[in-house]
Amino acid sequence: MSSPIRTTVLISGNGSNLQAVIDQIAAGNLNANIIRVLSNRKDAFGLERARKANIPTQYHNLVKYKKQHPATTEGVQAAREEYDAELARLIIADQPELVVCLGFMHILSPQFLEPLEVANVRIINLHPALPGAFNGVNAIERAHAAWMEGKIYKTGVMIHDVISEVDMGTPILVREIPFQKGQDEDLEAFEKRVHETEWGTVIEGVGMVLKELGARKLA
Ligand SMILES: Nc1nc2c(c(=O)[nH]1)N[C@@H](CN(C=O)c1ccc(C(=O)N[C@@H](CCC(=O)O)C(=O)O)cc1)CN2
Ligand SMILES: NCC(=O)N[C@@H]1O[C@H](COP(=O)([O-])[O-])[C@@H](O)[C@H]1O
Repeated sequence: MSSPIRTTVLISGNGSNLQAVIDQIAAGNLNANIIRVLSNRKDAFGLERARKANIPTQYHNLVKYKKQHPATTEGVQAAREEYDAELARLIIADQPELVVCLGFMHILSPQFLEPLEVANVRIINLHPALPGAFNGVNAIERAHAAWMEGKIYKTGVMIHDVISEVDMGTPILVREIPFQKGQDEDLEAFEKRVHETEWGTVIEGVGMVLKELGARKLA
């Protein structure tokens, strides 16, 4: 087995998927070393989870960059590009082999993606929908609403490669979630089912990528 894969995790919220990965690393089931957890939200509980696990954390927020530019379309674009370029520098400085987005609620621009590609850093993401369905935010709520309207009978979660087009990168692992036929399932109960499916999918999907990167190191 190769040395543990240096991994940076990007979050914005609770960090339950981060916790699932931390726990599996501690149990010796994932060959990774989380070198940093970075959040774009200061109050993300996932930062507390990382601190408890003695993992270095960082807070990197877009507001500081927006304040340095006019509140115009061009100004916001410039702020996002500067933010993303600095995010790339911060991450590359740690020399990761893998970046995992686990609820990171920020669309990454080429100013981030290109430097990481040059540095040969793989980027993957967890998304709570099936490939091509409900891209973007609030996917769980949107899927539940579509089911209530009789438009869909299943949804799912996936781990996918990150490309510029949001949630359209190559799927690595997809887990379908059927809706209970003829049974009303409120959003809260459905969300619980989705999150429970996510935890297992993250562990298996990240494990697949870690094995791939490990094999490449040994080749
Ligand atoms: N270029 C890419 N960036 C990101 C991807 C991706 O596949 N390509 N995956 C996401 C995670 N994500 C869905 O899985 C996602 C996160 C956030 C958004 C979004 O619209 N963000 C808004 C802000 C929303 C908010 O603050 O609540 C924004 O960035 O303006 C869409 C999809 C990680 N990034
Ligand atoms: N588009 C990205 C997206 O919606 N990601 C979602 O954010 C949540 C993070 O939960 P967590 O902070 O408890 O891991 C998860 O449900 C994940 O699928």
